[in-house]
This record gives sequence, structure tokens and C-alpha cells, in this order.
Amino acid sequence: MPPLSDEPHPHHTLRLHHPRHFQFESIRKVPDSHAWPDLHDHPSVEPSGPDSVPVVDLASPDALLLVGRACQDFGVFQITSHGIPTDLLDRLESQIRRLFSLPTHQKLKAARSPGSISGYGLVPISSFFPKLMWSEGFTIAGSPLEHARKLWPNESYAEFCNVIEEYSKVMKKLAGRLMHLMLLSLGLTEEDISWAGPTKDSGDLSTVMQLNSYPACPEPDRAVGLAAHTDSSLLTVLYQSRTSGLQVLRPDPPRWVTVPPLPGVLIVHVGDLSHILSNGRFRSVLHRAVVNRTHHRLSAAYICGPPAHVKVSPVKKLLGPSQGPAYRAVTWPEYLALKGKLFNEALASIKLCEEQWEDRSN
Ligand SMILES: C=C1C[C@]23C[C@@]1(O)CC[C@H]2[C@@]12CCC[C@@](C)(C(=O)O1)[C@H]2[C@@H]3C(=O)O
Ligand SMILES: O=C(O)CCC(=O)C(=O)O
Ligand SMILES: [Fe+2]
Repeated sequence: MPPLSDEPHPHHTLRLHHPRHFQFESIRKVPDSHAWPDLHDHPSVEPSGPDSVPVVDLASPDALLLVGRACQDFGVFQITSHGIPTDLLDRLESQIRRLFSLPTHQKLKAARSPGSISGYGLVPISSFFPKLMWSEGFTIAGSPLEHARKLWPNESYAEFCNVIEEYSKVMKKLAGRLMHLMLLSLGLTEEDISWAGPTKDSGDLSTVMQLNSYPACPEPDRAVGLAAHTDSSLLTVLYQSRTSGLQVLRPDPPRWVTVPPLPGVLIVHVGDLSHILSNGRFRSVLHRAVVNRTHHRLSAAYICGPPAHVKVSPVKKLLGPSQGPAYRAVTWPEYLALKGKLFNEALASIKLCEEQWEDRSN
């Protein structure tokens, strides 16, 4: 572990000159290490009409219907009347900004160590790509205290921890409410999925927070903030700062549709585990973050999965008389390990063929 001091650790001083940890702010041209050749595989389109990611007012009587429809057709939706105070979102954003504004040598004191989930660094999927992304990330699993203490040597880590903890608390409730709505929209109740019922006060859901920073980029057409991926979660609730960057892939013909930031609006992604649980009725959607020439963009993903020991499999009630489960059962940790090995092929790797249906249904 690096010493708890303001001085750069010798090892980290070296890494400052490595392209993995360069200071984005001082760069005038995208270096080869960060230049992606195939970013324009599909056109990018601004949202309009049926391409716009649905906005659901959670207080509306139609919320259930609209959430169900969005999970099936888009795999993503935006929410209003979610109950998260604007002032808390502002405080969260300023703490994320404060974190990423620290000098690199300081951030590296809280670097994610090999094999662990939490800490500062490249997004975990970086290892699948020959090129580096135009971003920095900070993952928080459990209490933020251990890492925050390394980032801010004096008492000022408390501000960061308090906001993260306050946000996690309200987001856990919201995530439970969203999960409940998603299940209800499939015609499922607590009896079908005991761990996801609202009476559990969402206390059982496992959660992780991913904070993302996308510095302004001198050549935004040559770099990517976060490469195309689906989330492994049941659902992910995303907060994005005022700068556009999130895009979701829409099919037929394939096109990247921007999800522009709307004040006070949060975005919900259907994750792979909900895709599995719903036997493919809900779709986990491919999404990515592009970068911007002038604006630094921030986002915070509240990633929600089932309790670690729970095997997630297609719910029996959703299977027709002649239709078996399309996926085998997996726990979240098992699925994350598959994702860590196979990346975007993880979901396909647990797909069952018809001959495997009988003995696998739960
Ligand atoms: C629980 C997790 C999901 C995640 C990998 C992680 O261990 C922590 C970070 C998550 C994240 C956020 C950015 C995109 C993503 C694909 C990645 O590389 O790290 C997701 C992972 C995921 O959903 O599989
Ligand atoms: O920054 C964004 O808009 C996307 C972030 C994201 O997809 C993630 O953290 O999983
Ligand atoms: Fe994501």
C-alpha cells in the first residue's frame, strides 16, 4: 500500500508518465494510445420522436405500463418524480468533481488493487481493449471511507463520505421501488421473487457505485469515454451532469441515440440480470459515453444487483407451456466473473438451447 502522505510515491511518479494515467487536461491531440479506429461503426443521431428514450413520471398512474414498455422496447428509460432532492444531486456532483480534480498522484493513492472492486482507476472493462478510454473512474463497494481517507489526508474526506452515504441511502430505496415496478410490469409479485419485494425495504439488494469523469477532449471523434457495454446488474440508475455524452444503441438500422441530460432527470438501464430473469422480455441495452471538445462531463452509476447468494434464472411463471428458460441460473458474483472473462459475450455464454430446457427450469 502507498504511504498515507501528500508526497507522490516513487512507483506512482513513474505511472504519471504512463499513458494509462496521463493528465488529460494538458493534452492538445489525442495520442495513439487513446485513438479508437472503429467509433463510427453506426451513425450517431440526436433523439427525436420514437428514437427518444422514454421519460416516465413515477407519480403518474401510467408509470407501471410505461416502465414495462420501456424495459421491453428500449432497455432504458428516464425518470422524473423519483424523490431524489435536486440539492442532493448537486452536492453529489460537486463531490465527484472535487474527487477527480485531485492531482493524479493523490488519486493513485486510492488506486483499485488487483482483484478488488473498489478504488480509483480505469473502468474494469478497459482490459478488453487495445486502446485506452478518455475517462477516469472510481468504484465504491460498501463504505467509501477506506479509499476517501487515502484521497484526502485530513478531515475533508468526511464531506465526500457523507454525501455518498446520503445518496446511497435514498438511491437504495429508489432502486427497490424501480425493481418492484419492473417485476409488477411482468405480472410478478413478491411470491415469485422474495428478495426483490418492497417489504424487504430493498435492504437485500447488493449495490455498487461507479463515478465517472470524462475530461474535455481536443479530438472527440477519435476518442471514447466509455466503450459500448451492457451493465451486468439488475438495474443501474445513472446521474449525468449537464453535458451530453450517453448514447444507447437502437436497432434496425443500428444507430447511436443520444440521451441528453435533462435537469433533475435520472436514467435507468435494464441490466443483464433483468434480461435473464425476464427470459429476454426485458433487454439489457448496449450503451457508451462519448466525449466533448469543451466540457468536462461527470456521471454516477448506482448499480444494483440481487443478494450475492441468490441464483437468478428466468422466472417460471414467465415461461410458456412450450417455452423453456433461455438462460441458465447464475449468481451476481458468478455473472460478474463471466463478464470479467468474456465481456459482451457473457450473456450469450449462459444461453440454453432447447435440448437443455427441461432439466434447468426452476
Ligand atoms: C459490480 C460491477 C459492475 C461493473 C463491474 C463492477 O465490478 C464495478 C463497476 C461496474 C462497471 C461500471 C462501468 C461499466 C462496466 C461494464 C465496467 O467496466 O465497470 C460496469 C461493470 C458491469 O456492469 O459489468
Ligand atoms: O457516463 C455515462 O453516461 C455512462 C456510464 C455507464 O454506462 C456506467 O457507469 O456503467
Ligand atoms: Fe453502463
